[in-house]
Amino acid sequence: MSTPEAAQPGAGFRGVIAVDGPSGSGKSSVCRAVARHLGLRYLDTGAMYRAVTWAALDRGVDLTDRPAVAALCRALVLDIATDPGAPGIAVDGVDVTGAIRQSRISESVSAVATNLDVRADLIARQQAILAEEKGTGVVAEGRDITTVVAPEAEVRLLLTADESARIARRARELHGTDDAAALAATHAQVVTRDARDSTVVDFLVAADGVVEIDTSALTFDQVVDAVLDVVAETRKTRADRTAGARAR
Ligand SMILES: Nc1ncnc2c1ncn2[C@@H]1O[C@H](COP(=O)(O)OP(=O)(O)OP(=O)(O)O)[C@@H](O)[C@H]1O
Ligand SMILES: Nc1ccn([C@H]2C[C@H](O)[C@@H](COP(=O)(O)O)O2)c(=O)n1
Repeated sequence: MSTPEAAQPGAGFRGVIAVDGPSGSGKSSVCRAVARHLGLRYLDTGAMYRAVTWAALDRGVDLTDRPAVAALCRALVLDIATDPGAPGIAVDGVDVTGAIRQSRISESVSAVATNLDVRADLIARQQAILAEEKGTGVVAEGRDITTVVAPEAEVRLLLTADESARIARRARELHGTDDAAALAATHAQVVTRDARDSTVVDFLVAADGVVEIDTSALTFDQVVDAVLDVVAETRKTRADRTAGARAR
């Protein structure tokens, strides 16, 4: 898509676009693209849970020791970049952007994401980042953005996709193929992680006022366009409301 920013549906949006959804639904890739198209910032909240997991493993903190992991989390300096063209994260000055994508982190991160004291700390940090970035406009994605982190966001979306579509996408990403062996190797990573994560947050059912986009049968570009259309529609509804209020 090479439409100039000003001509995009949704161009000129300011505020928060909140996006949730299960693993492999396309949140990260779609949100980065939407942010780039609209000239907005991008917040990957999953990267923050991954960074805390990296730090706990690096320092030998037992992930089942919830108070210890929460204490570690509270003490960490997390620097997360919100440029959609160059997302990155550092823990106490160490760049962990690549390290947090390792499978050892993906396999362990749910133990950290289901620690409610860690969640309280990271949610507060995420809300502070959104408060700073919303003047420019920001797309934030995760599991609890529409419901907990930014329930007042101007645009709230749930990206979903059939389990089989999500597993196939992840298999192609990790193994370059979605043959039977790759699907089998990927299954647990998607399904087990979602099952664990959904014990503390609901990212499978759209909350009131949240627009659901089922991406199962859509190409990547179609999903990006669908999100941009929702943003444009929201802007139009708000503008109409403001005009109506002025006329009264
Ligand atoms: N509509 C689509 N059709 C096909 N592939 C897609 C689509 N959307 C995203 N993808 C691809 O699927 C893979 C998973 O997407 P992505 O990482 O954005 O998902 P996610 O929801 O952020 O997952 P997680 O929460 O586990 O990080 C990526 O390789 C991405 O390029
Ligand atoms: N707002 C969020 C964001 C992420 N998580 C959990 C879910 C995952 O297990 C983990 C990493 O997320 P990913 O990078 O795969 O999107 O963090 C969460 O609970 N809440």
